[in-house]
Amino acid sequence: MDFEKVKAIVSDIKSKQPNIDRVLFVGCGASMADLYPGYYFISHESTKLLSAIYTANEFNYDTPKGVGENTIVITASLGGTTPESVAATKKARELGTHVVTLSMAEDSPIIKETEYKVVHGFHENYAAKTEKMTYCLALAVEIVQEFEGYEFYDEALDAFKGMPDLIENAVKSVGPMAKEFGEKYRDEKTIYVLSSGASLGVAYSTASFLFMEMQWIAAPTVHTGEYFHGPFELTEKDAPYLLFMNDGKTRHLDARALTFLQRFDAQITNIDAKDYGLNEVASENVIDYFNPMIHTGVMRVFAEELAKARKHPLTKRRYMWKLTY
Ligand SMILES: O=P(O)(O)OC[C@H]1O[C@](O)(CO)[C@@H](O)[C@@H]1O
Repeated sequence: MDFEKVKAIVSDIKSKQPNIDRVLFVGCGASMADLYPGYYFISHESTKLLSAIYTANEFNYDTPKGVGENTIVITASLGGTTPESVAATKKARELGTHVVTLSMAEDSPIIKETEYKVVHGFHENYAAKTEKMTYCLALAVEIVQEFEGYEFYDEALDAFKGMPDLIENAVKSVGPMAKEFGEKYRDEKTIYVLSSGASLGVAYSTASFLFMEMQWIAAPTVHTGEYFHGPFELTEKDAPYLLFMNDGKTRHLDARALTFLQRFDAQITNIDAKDYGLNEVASENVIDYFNPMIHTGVMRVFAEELAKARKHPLTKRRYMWKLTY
């Protein structure tokens, strides 16, 4: 990741508008989910900036009041062509906001509409698959640092540096576990996906895109804090769950759900950030925000093994790219 680029963008925005009062995150599908860590960071670390996340067409059709020259809008689209996200980027600029766009595709329609482009990797390796969300978090960290100061800025920078190797080392070690996951869950019709904190977006992304879109397996997303307020009624022996356990402040919520699941002998796969040494690269002051990257990198291997076990490639679709909708 090119952090100098992130700094240059935020500094340029500040030179044009020193009174930013909100940062909005807009995208569709997995790209919206990848924006979640940035949104979560600002909503927890800023005392001044309002932060919100929208699926693009909600931003387009029910645009929040107060969006204008004091707003930064961060949009994202992996391929850069999703019409709703392209339209949101255009709309955000028409409203006079400062628009930064993350995309893998340099000359894509979304990049043509934006003011500040960030072109990220994806296919190179597993760490690259987390680059979009990492850039989004980096923008959020830099925005808070520039506009009000962030106490743990240097610790965050150290964590950014350590993440790519941590992810690549983690994925090398998970092969057998991922294979076991694929074999165990291959015939499931439903998999419940749980997490909390900054990784809630990873749970949503895994459930909605890796499982529902790419494997056609029903997959409710459940916040581990909310699990006890309804969803736990479905817990029973061998019911299939996937937990993304965080290392950080919300670990207590995840552990509480895990204990209850174990009590009823549910079938649980726990992708625990602690098992991959996240705390070796991220200090306790910033660790919460880096869980999504390790969870995403590791989950990709699990999804690949599930696809293999089910003989259902991750690229297979019934409707997407085939029908007009
Ligand atoms: O990130 P992009 O290119 O805008 O693509 C969004 C599309 O990709 C997915 O995130 C994953 O296929 C879909 O959910 C969504 O429709």
